[in-house]
Amino acid sequence: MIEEKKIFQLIESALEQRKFSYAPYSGFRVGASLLAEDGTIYTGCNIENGAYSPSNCAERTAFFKAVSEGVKEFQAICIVGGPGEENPKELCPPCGVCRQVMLEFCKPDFQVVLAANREKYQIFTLEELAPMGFKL
Ligand SMILES: O=c1ccn([C@H]2C[C@H](O)[C@@H](CO)O2)c(=O)[nH]1
Ligand SMILES: [Zn+2]
Repeated sequence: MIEEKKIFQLIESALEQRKFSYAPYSGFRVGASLLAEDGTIYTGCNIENGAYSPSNCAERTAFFKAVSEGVKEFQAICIVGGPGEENPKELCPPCGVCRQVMLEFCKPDFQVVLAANREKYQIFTLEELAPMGFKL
């Protein structure tokens, strides 16, 4: 389990990162902060595209930034997402594609922090969010 201080740090950086979200089509803005095994935080936002299918989720942006820098061991990810500019009011669970990317790089006890703000958050393991996941 990660300590509460670290959880708050992840929530703050995901909320900051969400400000960079490029979501002119859905208006649904997502930020993610990914905690690597060595303590480094990799952030990501969703990046949409006018042709729709090239769009990328916040979680995958964070994973791909880390992996492209040689980092492949992770402890936790925090996800914040919701419509509009203001801070989200509800929790935003990751889509199936992002869960599959987590399965590729993370162990079953990887922590997924779904947060609206510092007061409202819930922690799941990857195993809870992606039971019986496909792996080669
Ligand atoms: O796990 C998810 C699910 C959706 N989105 C983004 C993609 C799209 O830009 C917007 C609406 O689906 O939310 C994420 O960033 N992460
Ligand atoms: Zn996704």
